[in-house]
Amino acid sequence: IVGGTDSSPGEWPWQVSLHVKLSRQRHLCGGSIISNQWILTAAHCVTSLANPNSWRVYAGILKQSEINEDTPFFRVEEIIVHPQYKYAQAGYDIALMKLAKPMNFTDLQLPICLPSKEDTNIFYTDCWVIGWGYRKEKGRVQDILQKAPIPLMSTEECQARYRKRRIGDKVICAGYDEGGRDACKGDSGGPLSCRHEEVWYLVGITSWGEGCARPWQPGVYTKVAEYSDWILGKTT
Ligand SMILES: Cc1c(O)cccc1C(=O)Nc1cccc2ccc(C(=N)N)cc12
Repeated sequence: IVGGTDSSPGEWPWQVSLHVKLSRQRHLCGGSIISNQWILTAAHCVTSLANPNSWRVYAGILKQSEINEDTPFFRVEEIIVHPQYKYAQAGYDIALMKLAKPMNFTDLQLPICLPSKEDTNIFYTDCWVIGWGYRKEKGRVQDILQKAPIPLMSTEECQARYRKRRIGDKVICAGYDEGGRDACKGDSGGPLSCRHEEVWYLVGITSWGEGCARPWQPGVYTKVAEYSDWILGKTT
């Protein structure tokens, strides 16, 4: 996250850190708890490593430094990538991870609500992007979970800023024309969370952007409301 601040313990209980363990272990992406056995993340996070056994899901943590060989994690039983995914800029950047065992919910690990597909006309005004990703383009993974408030943008405004690309209606853009606050590498797969009438909704999944926090280059997020049928079809 560029231009963010430290989160507090339990502030974003649906945020998880997705680690890959090969010879070494490291944080690769964020994800969101949507039920006691399912995590929603970005397809571009998991296509590099489709083997479920290489993944470790850490929930209820604030700092990456809390993670050591004794820290409990969830194993992944199944990874489902959207069948139309090719690469992030082309959309369909969404994937599900089924945990090998259902988690117990606590104050530090709770699910976020999915928007219903009729929600596509709610204009959310209190949205935040979170993650342990880079604070600048040539950066590195951060220790303390960062948060930044980010205003949503209409598809027309977003298309006007990304003239060389096709901005479809299954993505949502968010950012500041002056730049300075945005998600970045390492935040991918994490939630764009919006609070509406006291309830938090998973409005977007951090997907891509030209650089990070550049003026006139907003962040592009998978629009979760457009995938509610797919998600429900795969998880129920
Ligand atoms: C290609 C690249 C890097 O190598 C390092 C840092 C950023 C980039 C980059 O151009 N964009 C990105 C690469 C990977 C994930 C990203 C996630 C969000 C955003 C965003 N701005 N909302 C940009 C990303």
